[in-house]
Amino acid sequence: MKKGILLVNLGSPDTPNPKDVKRYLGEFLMDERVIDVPLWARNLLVKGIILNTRPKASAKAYQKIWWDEGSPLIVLSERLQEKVQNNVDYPVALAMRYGSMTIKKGLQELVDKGCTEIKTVPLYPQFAMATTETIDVKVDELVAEYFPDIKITRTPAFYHRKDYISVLSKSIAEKLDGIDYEHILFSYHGVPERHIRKSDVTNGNCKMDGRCCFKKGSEQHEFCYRHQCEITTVNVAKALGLKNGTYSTTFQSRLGFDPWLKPYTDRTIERMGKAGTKKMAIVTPAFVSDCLETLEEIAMEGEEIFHEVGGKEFTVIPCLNDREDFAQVLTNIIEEWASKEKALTV
Ligand SMILES: C=CC1=C(C)c2cc3[nH]c(cc4nc(cc5[nH]c(cc1n2)c(C)c5CCC(=O)O)C(CCC(=O)O)=C4C)c(C)c3C=C
Ligand SMILES: [Fe+2]
Ligand SMILES: [Fe+2]
Repeated sequence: MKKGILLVNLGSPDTPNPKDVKRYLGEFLMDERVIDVPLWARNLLVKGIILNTRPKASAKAYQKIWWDEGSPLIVLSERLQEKVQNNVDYPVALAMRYGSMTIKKGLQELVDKGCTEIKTVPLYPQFAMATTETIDVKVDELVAEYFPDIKITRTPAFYHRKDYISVLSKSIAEKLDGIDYEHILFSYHGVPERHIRKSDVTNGNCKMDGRCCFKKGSEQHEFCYRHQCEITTVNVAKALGLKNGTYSTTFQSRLGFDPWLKPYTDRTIERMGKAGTKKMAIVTPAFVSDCLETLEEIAMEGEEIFHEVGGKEFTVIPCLNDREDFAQVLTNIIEEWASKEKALTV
């Protein structure tokens, strides 16, 4: 049995042009785990409305953050892959859930190198139906259809690993060294509340208001995105010794008219600025790689909102990207799996 690793991130359009953005958004938003309504309604919403209105505006936003080498999310994921590859003896491939760098190509690359046992590593610290689950399901479908002899091992969310929390905390401390700030916002990508209810394995325990998310000691949170975001914040705050009231958790990037997880990041920035906060720092732990949602929505739009309401200093903490110590966290996850598998076969 030869082992291989497949890192999987979200994906980006091939170019920031409206045509490519439209194709990418079409694939992304027609995923039943992203816009989770019946097919007829998804067709109407995505093909009938969103794809006729959004691609132009999204393309403009992508053009603002695009690099000479390509999409920041893809370039940064490739750099991370290279660093993980330098740390381990198994082949490490990279794929995207949407767009041209497909999971099928990533699996094929590993199979061509002789791998028969593949660990998939979604590049998401917190579980969500729209991220980790859609990757896991896609991998299962592809394996059943094209690679029936391959053994796949999934990787659960890693938000509560000590090494991850330590690296995330260090990255924040490094950026804020010498910077004066009054409040740190932990802004996570939002999801519709309905997604949380669908992933709730406790028969309606999840109340969406934080009561369930802080209950201790149960497996019930294995699939609760909200809990995993809240706990990421709590653990980092503990590691950094942040005082109560100097940090908070919010959710960004909502789409459509359904209720999404609250509080919303943009409204919180506005409210805090209006209430007199002058110096704010913001970190985005649901994103491993800087991307449209961090470089444009937070670093550009978020800063603009803050300044409009009287805020002065808005410090954006970069994602973990291709930090050597973050590559080491992924290496630890891989090595733990490899040694467990070895013990099982001895
Ligand atoms: C119903 C819509 C969406 C859900 C649910 C959703 C969840 C979700 N997304 C990420 C990570 C990323 N999303 C990104 C972009 C993006 N997301 C949506 C919609 C939903 N996301 C849209 C329409 C877009 C495209 C941009 C736009 O038009 O505004 C990105 C950036 C991609 C890039 O190329 O840079 C990331 C990353 C998570 C983690 C998540 C649930 C937890
Ligand atoms: Fe998204
Ligand atoms: Fe919960």
